[in-house]
Amino acid sequence: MDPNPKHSFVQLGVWTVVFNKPTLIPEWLSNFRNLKSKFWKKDRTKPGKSVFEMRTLVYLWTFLKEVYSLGPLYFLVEIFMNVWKIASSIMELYFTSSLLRSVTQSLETQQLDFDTVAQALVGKILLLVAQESVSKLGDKYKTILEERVKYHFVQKIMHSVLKFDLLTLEDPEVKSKIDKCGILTEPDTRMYEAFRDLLSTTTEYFRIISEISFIFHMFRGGSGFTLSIALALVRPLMRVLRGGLYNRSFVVFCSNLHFPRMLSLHMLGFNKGYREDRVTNNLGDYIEREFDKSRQELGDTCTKDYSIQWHKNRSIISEVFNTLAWDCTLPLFALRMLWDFSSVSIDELILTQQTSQSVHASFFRIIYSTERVSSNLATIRNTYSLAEVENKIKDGDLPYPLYSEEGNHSGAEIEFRNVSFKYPGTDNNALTDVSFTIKPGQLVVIVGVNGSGKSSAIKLLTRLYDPSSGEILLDGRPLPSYKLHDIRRATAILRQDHPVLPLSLRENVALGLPERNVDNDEVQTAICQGGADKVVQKLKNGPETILDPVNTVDTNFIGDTDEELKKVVGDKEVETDLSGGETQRLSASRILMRLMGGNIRLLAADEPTSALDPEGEYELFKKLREQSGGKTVIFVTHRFGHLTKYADLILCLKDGRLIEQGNHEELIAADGEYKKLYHMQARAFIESESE
Ligand SMILES: Nc1ncnc2c1ncn2[C@@H]1O[C@H](COP(=O)(O)OP(=O)(O)OP(=O)(O)O)[C@@H](O)[C@H]1O
Repeated sequence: MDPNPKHSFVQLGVWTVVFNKPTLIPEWLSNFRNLKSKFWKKDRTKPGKSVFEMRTLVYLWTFLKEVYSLGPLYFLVEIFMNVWKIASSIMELYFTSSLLRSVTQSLETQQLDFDTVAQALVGKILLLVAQESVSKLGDKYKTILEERVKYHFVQKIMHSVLKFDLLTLEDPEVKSKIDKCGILTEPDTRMYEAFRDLLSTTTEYFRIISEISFIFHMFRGGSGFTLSIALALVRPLMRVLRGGLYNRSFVVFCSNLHFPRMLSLHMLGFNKGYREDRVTNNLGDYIEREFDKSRQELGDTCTKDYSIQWHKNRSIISEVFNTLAWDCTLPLFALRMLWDFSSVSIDELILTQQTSQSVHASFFRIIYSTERVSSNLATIRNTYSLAEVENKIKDGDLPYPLYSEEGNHSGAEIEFRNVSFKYPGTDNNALTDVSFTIKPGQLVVIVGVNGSGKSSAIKLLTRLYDPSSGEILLDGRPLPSYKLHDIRRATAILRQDHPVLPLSLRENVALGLPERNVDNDEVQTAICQGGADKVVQKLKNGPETILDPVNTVDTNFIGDTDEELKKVVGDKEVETDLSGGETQRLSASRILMRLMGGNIRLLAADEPTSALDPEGEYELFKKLREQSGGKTVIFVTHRFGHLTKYADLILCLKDGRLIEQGNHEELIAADGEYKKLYHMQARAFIESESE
């Protein structure tokens, strides 16, 4: 990496941390700049000027209203809890200071003022009981609001995200918005935390104002007040000036290449995914040897987490000042005593110590919560702005099919007119100037070597992407003029790499028809047709088996005495490993379910049988052809010998261009690319059969 004059580098063991060189303004204060940027945006029309952005405020207001509507009582309890925090900290200051005063005065005068001491003591104990009770009660209500807010916003984000098309989901800005919502792996409480933090930040500012006013009143504005506040500020100020690692933007990378190599070898040695290769290729010795080599190269260089090393890297002076700052009241009073013995009283010392520590804690809370305000506002903004993101693929107005009684066929007519297509962010065309027409009900086979553009053509048909130029017509009208939902409802697409869904096997098949409840007989028929019945027979719970369950079981077994406990785990959340072929049969069953029940007008199967043996492949294509009944069918496969005989049209692609089209006889007679591919695949087919 080129050294950038604006950057500082710190080497921590194997890690290099890069951050901006410190500026005069501590980085912590940039939190306020960040906060400002949430409300003020640069005015594009007037350089150097900013305009107030209402959007953040509108989102914030909507957010608070929504949280309130989820549980007005719980919302008010949260507000009460925060007001209580302010009141109780003032009461605590009051009772503690009166207890201190009465105790020190009694000690100084050697005369017990029983009433005052007892009153302050009882007050302090009662306050403690009240604090604990309110906090317990608050926790109970808080949990309810937390769960409601969490799932409400998870559902809201789900609603926004699930309507996005592929192109929108691939957009880096949308990706980052979804990432920031933090719900990718599991439901997240980020929105509730944003609410709680915003409330507590407001509370902290009120609390500190109340505390300072109380202390001012207590010291009657004298020098004790100034001293108390100054002492309270020392440590928080140290923290702001020292700037922790997480108070600044930074990039960290491993600059010692032996460490990532060790990690790779470690993964190779222990990761489940490499188990088979490790054993069959005798990789054990190699892994051990190479791991040891990297270990030797690394020597004693520290590989611990960089954030742990960061703290250890601080200078002694900084550490001494920091420790001193924890409690400088006593040393300061000692100094004052050395200077002027009569100016110090024990009463003042204890009071200053006590009040400054209380305010000091409040200053810290303010620092922490202010740090989070802008990120909380960003979370709220992200969540609401996701709902405003428009799909990149524009929806059409026409229903599809336009006329249900259209003609006497149920297949789609497709025309590609000079279609060229480039994937977003790439320079090369995946398809170039492709033109062809598929008549309703035709069986079409697309052939071509790897990367010739076959799958891209299928993706354009369901508008996962739109052509970069040219036009696709469906039943004589431009494809974009139809409603997307209708186009997708009328097409059945079978690919080679459908994943197993983390649902029951039954649902994996029934989801071929997500818009209606299918009965068990229909599912069973689809399972048999797709050849997945053998998979079902293997499973303990039959079609109700969840194939790839979400893991919620956690265990901690110690010693031999836990056999009974181990039985509790039993067969919970057992993952069912399906072979590639079995997975493809499952996907085929889903598509057959779709063909059986839906008003499908186009079936496109894009190499759905790559993991099946030739016989299985032949059977599946036969079933698909039989079930297609008048629908337009497009098959993409490398082993097409048994199919092209039936094909009305064969499209032969090469490097994204359509180089030949016609039926089998015509293309064999043409003696071109198709003939070459046909003989090649036939040879491979015979070879694989004879193996
Ligand atoms: N998501 C993508 N982003 C960028 N480029 C892509 C993407 N998918 C495919 N391509 C590129 O587009 C071209 C056509 O790919 P396509 O998958 O359509 O070919 P194919 O004929 O179906 O290949 P195969 O027989 O291997 O499945 C290739 O050069 C490929 O690298």
